[in-house]
Amino acid sequence: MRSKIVAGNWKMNKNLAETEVLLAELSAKLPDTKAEVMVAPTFVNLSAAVDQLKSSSIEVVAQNMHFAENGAYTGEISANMLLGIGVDTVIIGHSERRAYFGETDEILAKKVVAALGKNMRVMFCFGEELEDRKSSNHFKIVESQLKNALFSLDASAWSKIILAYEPVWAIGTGETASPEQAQEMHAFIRKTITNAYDAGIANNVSILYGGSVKPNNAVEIFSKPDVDGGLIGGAALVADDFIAIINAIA
Ligand SMILES: O=C(CO)COP(=O)(O)O
Repeated sequence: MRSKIVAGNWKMNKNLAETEVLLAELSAKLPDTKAEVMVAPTFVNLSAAVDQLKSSSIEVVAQNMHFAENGAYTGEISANMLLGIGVDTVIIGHSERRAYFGETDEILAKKVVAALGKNMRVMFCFGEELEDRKSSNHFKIVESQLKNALFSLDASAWSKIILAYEPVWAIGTGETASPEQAQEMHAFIRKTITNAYDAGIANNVSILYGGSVKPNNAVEIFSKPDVDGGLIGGAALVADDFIAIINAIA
C-alpha cells in the first residue's frame, strides 16, 4: 500500500543556526501522524540535521545529487557521500534544477539510475510549465517527462520511487492547481504508469502534489484520492505552517 508523505524542500534557505532552530521547533511540535515526514535542508546542513533528528521520526533527505560515483565534478555531491552521512532519499528533477541548472531528462535519468543503484529512494519531480497548460499540452509533457526519466527502469525499482507532480506555474507563485486539477493529473499519472507497467505498480507509488501548498488549502488538496501528500516549499520554512500541513493528512 502506498504511503502518505509530507516533505519540506527548503531549497537555498536557512543557515546552520536557523536550521537547528527550525528542526527543534518541528521536532517539538510534530503531531502523531500516519504521514512520513521529510525535510530537505541544503547540503552543508544535512549532516547536522541527521544528528539533530536522530531520535525523531522526521527523515532528512537531499535536494539533489550527481550521477557519477566520484571524480572531477567540482561542487558536486555523490550518492556515496549522502549515504555516508545517513541520507538515503534524494529529490531528483526539481523544476528549479531543470530551469536554472540545465538538467535535462537525459541527465535526470542517469541520476535516477545512480541513486537506485545505491539502493536510495528517489523523489522524482516533474510538471508542466504555464505555456504547456495554456496550450493543453500538459498531459503530453508530463507523460514524456515520466517516460524519459523513469520508464526504462525495471518494475522492481518502483518500490524505491516517490513521485512529486509540481506544475511549474504553481511553484512559489501563490497560485495552486485546484484540487480537481491536481486529482485529474495524478489520476492521469497513475494511468500512464499502468500502461507502461501495471496497475499494481501504479497503485503502490506515492504521488505528491507540490506548488503553493499552504495550511489553508492542504486539506482539500490532500483529500483527493490520488494525492498522497505534498512537497512543500515556502510553507515548510515556517514550523507552524508545516505542522498544519502535516495535520491536513487524513
Ligand atoms: O517547489 C516546491 C517544492 O519543491 C513548491 O514550492 P512552494 O510551496 O513554495 O510553491
